[in-house]
Amino acid sequence: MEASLMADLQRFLQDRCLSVLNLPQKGRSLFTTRDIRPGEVILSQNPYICVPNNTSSESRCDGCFKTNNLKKCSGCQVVWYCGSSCQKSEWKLHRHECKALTRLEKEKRKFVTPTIRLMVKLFIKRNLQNEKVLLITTTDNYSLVEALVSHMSEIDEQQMLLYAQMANLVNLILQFPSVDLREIAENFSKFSCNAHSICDSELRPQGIGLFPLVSIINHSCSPNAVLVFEEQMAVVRAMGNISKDSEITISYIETAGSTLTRQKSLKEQYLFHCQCARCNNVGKPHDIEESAILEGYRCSNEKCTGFLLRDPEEKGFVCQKCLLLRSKEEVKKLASDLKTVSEKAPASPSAESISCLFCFPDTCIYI
Ligand SMILES: C[S@@+](CC[C@H](N)C(=O)[O-])C[C@H]1O[C@@H](n2cnc3c(N)ncnc32)[C@H](O)[C@@H]1O
Repeated sequence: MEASLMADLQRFLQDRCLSVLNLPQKGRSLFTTRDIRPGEVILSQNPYICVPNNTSSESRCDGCFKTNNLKKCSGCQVVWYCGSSCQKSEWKLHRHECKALTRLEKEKRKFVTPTIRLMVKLFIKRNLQNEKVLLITTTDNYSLVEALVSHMSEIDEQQMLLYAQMANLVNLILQFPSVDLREIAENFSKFSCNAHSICDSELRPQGIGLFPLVSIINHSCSPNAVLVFEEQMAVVRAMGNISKDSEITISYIETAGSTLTRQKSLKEQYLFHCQCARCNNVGKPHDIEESAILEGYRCSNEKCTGFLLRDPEEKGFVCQKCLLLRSKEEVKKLASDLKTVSEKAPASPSAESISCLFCFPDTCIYI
């Protein structure tokens, strides 16, 4: 990051009584330099870029993510707007994206997923800021994206192949001679551990966005802060009293899972082994009891009153009383039957509304 931008960022954070430290185990970490009271806003940020979660069955306005009175962009036929106000506010960026999408064969446009669009918009915004068409500010600049962790060296071959294919599509859409395939692939890897699902007040995902300042905040399974969204703005609020010089943490995943389930999700998605206070209790009576409440499937032996927990060797789920193993397939079937029942219940929240940001269907067995 440029020295002057870095100095601006330090000042910006200092004004909000925050500072960034580099911890050996965690990398950049956000600390508070004051006492914070429950509910206080610690940090807020508008997205550097964001896109709605459009699917074949539901579309949202590109400006405000609303679903009413939508009209398709007559140019690209991909993006929707609820009216001229949203269309105008997005036009500086969309006119370039529109041109690029229009060039793309109609058949290939169905592969333009929200993640692909997020990447296309990222490079268009970077170029427009470089060309001074869009303003660069302390908290809204590509240098902050460059500083995000990517874990490129730890990604397996299969994942890398997927990123390479996605990078090829982005390259085909953009046709920017200055953009290199490796940088696009690395940015996909950054999205994977830094992008956020933008949710409404009932935690229903509406879109995805990149909030590079909020992305400095590390994870804890017993966090002291929570990330919520006010429309598209990310707002980090204190969940309790936070004392001066503490690290600010949020949870990246659904915290209502057993320690093994949480650790598996964090390792797969964010490539780290969580050593928070809650995870350090793994295997202790309190942890086993808590995990049982959260994920306690019944033992298949009807006479046994034990509960099942994930077997650390991944074979399935083991009864904590009689040690009987129930296979993964059997537990998955149970979970899916439960899901069907809960989805049929009209007033219950949908599974999607309570799932983690980047839900892994085979690990998220909480319904
Ligand atoms: C959104 S970034 C958080 C900021 C990051 N520390 C940095 O240097 O930019 C997520 C990454 O931070 C690291 N991280 C977050 N929480 C952690 C934790 N509790 N323990 C170890 N590493 C953590 C992991 O590498 C993870 O993939």
